[in-house]
Amino acid sequence: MGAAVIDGKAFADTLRGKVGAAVAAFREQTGRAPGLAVVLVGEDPASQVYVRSKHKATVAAGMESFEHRLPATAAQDALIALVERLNADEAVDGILVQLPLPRHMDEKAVIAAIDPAKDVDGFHVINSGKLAVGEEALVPCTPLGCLMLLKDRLGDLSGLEAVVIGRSNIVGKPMAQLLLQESCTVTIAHSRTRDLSSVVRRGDIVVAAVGRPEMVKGDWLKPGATVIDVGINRVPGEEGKSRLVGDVDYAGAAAVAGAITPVPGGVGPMTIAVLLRNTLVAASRRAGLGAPEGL
Ligand SMILES: NC(=O)C1=CN([C@@H]2O[C@H](COP(=O)(O)OP(=O)(O)OC[C@H]3O[C@@H](n4cnc5c(N)ncnc54)[C@H](OP(=O)(O)O)[C@@H]3O)[C@@H](O)[C@H]2O)C=CC1
Ligand SMILES: Nc1nc(=O)c2c([nH]1)NC[C@@H]1CN(c3ccc(C(=O)N[C@@H](CCC(=O)O)C(=O)O)cc3)C=[N+]21
Repeated sequence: MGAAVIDGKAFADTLRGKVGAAVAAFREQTGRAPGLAVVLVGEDPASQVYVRSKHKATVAAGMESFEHRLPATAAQDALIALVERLNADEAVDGILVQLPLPRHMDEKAVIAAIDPAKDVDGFHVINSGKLAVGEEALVPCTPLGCLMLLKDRLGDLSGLEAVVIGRSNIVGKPMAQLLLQESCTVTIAHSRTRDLSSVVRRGDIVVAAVGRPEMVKGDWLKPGATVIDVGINRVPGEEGKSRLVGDVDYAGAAAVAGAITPVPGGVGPMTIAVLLRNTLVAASRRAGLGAPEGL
């Protein structure tokens, strides 16, 4: 009874502190601050909230933040032209185009336009390819943040059974690649998986990245499993307000799991901390300084 709560918020705060110290060293060495450009197309309220919190975190870490906004009606060519300007801008080390994009735009084409060396989301095929073959890459923030929490909790992951639910290019697939690199035995489940609860029960580690509120139930889990809940779902709460829940039924899972991330306060804050880390890594490589240590 009573899983340990994995405090992603606290881990993320510590990581942000380390990034801040490394940024100060970078500024000493290069005479400039690492720069992150965030591009927001349209006025989606949730996206606006994320972009604002990324901006605040970037400035707090001592980095330069460049925000670019385009109307929802902007042409895809205009967005790609902006990305190309940012590619050429020496003050910009990282480029993040907030997803989802308006329906008339092709996300693949936009991501392909980003210089892979500045692709701090790790979404460009050059970076996903490098991750798949084990070369030094910029790794997607959310799965890398999940891996950091898992290693902090469990130490060596070698030989553990890991079940990743979800196969998106931005969470599920890179998560599976990272766990494979740590020598887990990895299963990827998705909407066509038969008998999902039995598959999930194999997992010493379960990562849920589905986008379905509270879908994963406590009685699906192997007792003692470590559960990472990536889901961010806004559902109706009390008094007409909304509340955030994950893809895991937290109360049910906490009774069976060994450890579990809460929502909010779990994976979400890690995503932003790793974005800052990736921006510093990109800046250090571009400045010819090599990878910063301990991050
Ligand atoms: N905390 C954070 O920082 C972040 C959180 N998120 C959250 O993580 C969740 C997943 O995001 P993302 O990967 O982008 O989502 P996608 O919608 O791109 O992918 C969802 C995946 O879940 C699978 N799936 C859907 N329904 C089921 C089901 N009933 N049973 C099993 N598998 C199912 C889909 O399968 P199929 O491929 O067969 O369709 C798909 O692979 C969302 O809640 C999102 O908000 C995302 C990014 C960052
Ligand atoms: N190019 C791109 N890169 C992204 O990384 C990206 C994106 N597009 N589009 C949207 C998703 C989602 N995402 C989150 C970031 C932080 C929290 C986060 O900090 N969540 C807080 C709660 C925030 C709240 O209260 O709303 C928490 O879980 O504690 C959540 C989700 C990044 N994404």
